[in-house]
Amino acid sequence: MITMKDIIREGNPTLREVAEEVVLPLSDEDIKLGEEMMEFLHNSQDPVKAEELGLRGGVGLAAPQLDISKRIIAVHVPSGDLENPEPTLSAVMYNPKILSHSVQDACLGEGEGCLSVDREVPGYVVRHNKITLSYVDASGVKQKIRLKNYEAIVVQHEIDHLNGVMFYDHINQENPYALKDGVLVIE
Ligand SMILES: Cc1nc(NNC(=O)[C@H](CC2CCCC2)CN(O)CO)c(F)c(N2CCN3CCOC[C@@H]3C2)n1
Ligand code: NI
Repeated sequence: MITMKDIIREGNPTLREVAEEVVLPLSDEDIKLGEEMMEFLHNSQDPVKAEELGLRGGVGLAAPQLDISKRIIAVHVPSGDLENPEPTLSAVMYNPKILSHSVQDACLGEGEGCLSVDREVPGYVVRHNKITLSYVDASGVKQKIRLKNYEAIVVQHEIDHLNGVMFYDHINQENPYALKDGVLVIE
């Protein structure tokens, strides 16, 4: 089971590598890894388990954060309203690829954090508001989906990890809260 000790922190060169595409058909090893990544996200969002296991909350995780330089990400984004426990997006994605994106940009009003970064880095992380994404799912089926707002932000943060990019690389050094006209701030 994945816990915080398995997550590498900034300074580890793997976080700055471009990860390798996963070989298809998916190996049992890569399928198992995806399941473990998703299990980590579930545990991290369960107050009892997170406390027990000392997990930081997470809505996404990328294989390079486990020192595995493969193009695998897991995302588990809860809907937010407690009545509807259905997550808005829950998937393990192999070889995810952004096919196209909106001109419209967006950022999280709260900024971003990262399980591989043990410090606060304030500032807006400006990303695409909408993306069209292809990936291979855990059954080996090629998927093509469109995401927007919060879900799109999470997936872009994870795909960045596959390309050796950290969220703070996007923050304006002069003025971390500088915003061009028209950037959607997602609260
Ligand atoms: C936004 C948020 N980021 C949390 N952490 N950071 C992460 O997930 C990093 C990835 C996210 C950082 C910004 C975009 C992607 C992990 N990353 O480094 C992987 O590359 C959260 F934990 C969190 N939530 C809201 C939902 N809540 C449901 C109940 O359980 C607690 C959970 C907390 N929202
Ligand atoms: Ni991260």
